[in-house]
Amino acid sequence: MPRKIGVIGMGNVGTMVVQYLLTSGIVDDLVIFDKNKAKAHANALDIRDGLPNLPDHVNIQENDYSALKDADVVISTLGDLGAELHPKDPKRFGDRMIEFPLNTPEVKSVAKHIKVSGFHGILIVVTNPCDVMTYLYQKITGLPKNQVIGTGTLLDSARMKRHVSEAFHVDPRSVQGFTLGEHGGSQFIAWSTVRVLSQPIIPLAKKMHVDLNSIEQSARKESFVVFRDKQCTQYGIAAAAVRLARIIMSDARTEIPVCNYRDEYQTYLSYPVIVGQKGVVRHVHLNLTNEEKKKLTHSADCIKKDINSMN
Ligand SMILES: NC(=O)c1ccc[n+]([C@@H]2O[C@H](COP(=O)([O-])OP(=O)(O)OC[C@H]3O[C@@H](n4cnc5c(N)ncnc54)[C@H](O)[C@@H]3O)[C@@H](O)[C@H]2O)c1
Repeated sequence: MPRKIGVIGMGNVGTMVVQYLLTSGIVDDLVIFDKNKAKAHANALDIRDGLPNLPDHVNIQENDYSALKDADVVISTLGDLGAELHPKDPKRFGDRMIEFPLNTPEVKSVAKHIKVSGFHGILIVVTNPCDVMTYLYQKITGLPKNQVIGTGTLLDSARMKRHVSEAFHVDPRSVQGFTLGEHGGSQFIAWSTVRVLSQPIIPLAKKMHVDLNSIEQSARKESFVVFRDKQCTQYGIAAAAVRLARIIMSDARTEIPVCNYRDEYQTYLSYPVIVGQKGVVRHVHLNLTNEEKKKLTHSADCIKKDINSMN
């Protein structure tokens, strides 16, 4: 069976996701979508122009929802970044909640098409606000909750790992641990989960005079620097989305912090889970501190408030 992936939205993020997929060797059939039909077509032509010089052949289709019937994975990268770049109130520059009222009708419409197509694979949601849009996709497609996953704090956890790696002079892949909660303002680094140099980071940071608060602040601030100075973020999020797709396609059963439905919080939020071909295949339990538990409850409340404001 050819391995099939759909990517919805050919903007900064969607095109970068496509680029990584084309060189990943994990896909045979790629279906791309954009509501701007000319843009979708132009991207399909441009991708085909790349194929003669790429190691793997990939079949390209465009804007055909019926093709998703037998897709393994669909990745939603639709959005309206222009609204974040040019807000009416300049103080709201880069505020992902600006996209909330704009992306809601788009996601509702796309989710209906996905449902009608008979798609029964795993849906990965990048579209912001990520937690709310993940909830909305699941509600409208009617797919089981474990089959609808947001990238959530996978990107934020990567940012944390990079900053920790720079402070301790190690490869970021040698840092373990998680940023939890909302992909938004109430997210937090659960320092009790972070390990580096094979040790829990809190005592190690004390010993080595590394300031964890300033690491957390820099990790937050720098995402806005990227957005301000290049008017989008794309490499980091595309790497996160394609890693998640790869885990699913290869049934890797990897522990990964993504936006998933947690019964105890009655909402989608980011918390590590085991992901495989069927989506979330197992929940895990972290031994968080009381302070971290409070932060996670607060983050869940923020997400639920946004979801309720939509109903
Ligand atoms: N979750 C994360 O960590 C994360 C990180 C970066 C960006 N994002 C989000 O990803 C989304 C995409 O970002 P971007 O920079 O690529 O935006 P962009 O504005 O460059 O591109 C969005 C594309 O989606 C298309 N689109 C909109 N509605 C559509 C629909 N109904 N069907 C098909 N296509 C549709 C637009 O025509 C556009 O080409 C945004 O919501 C952004 O906030 C999320």
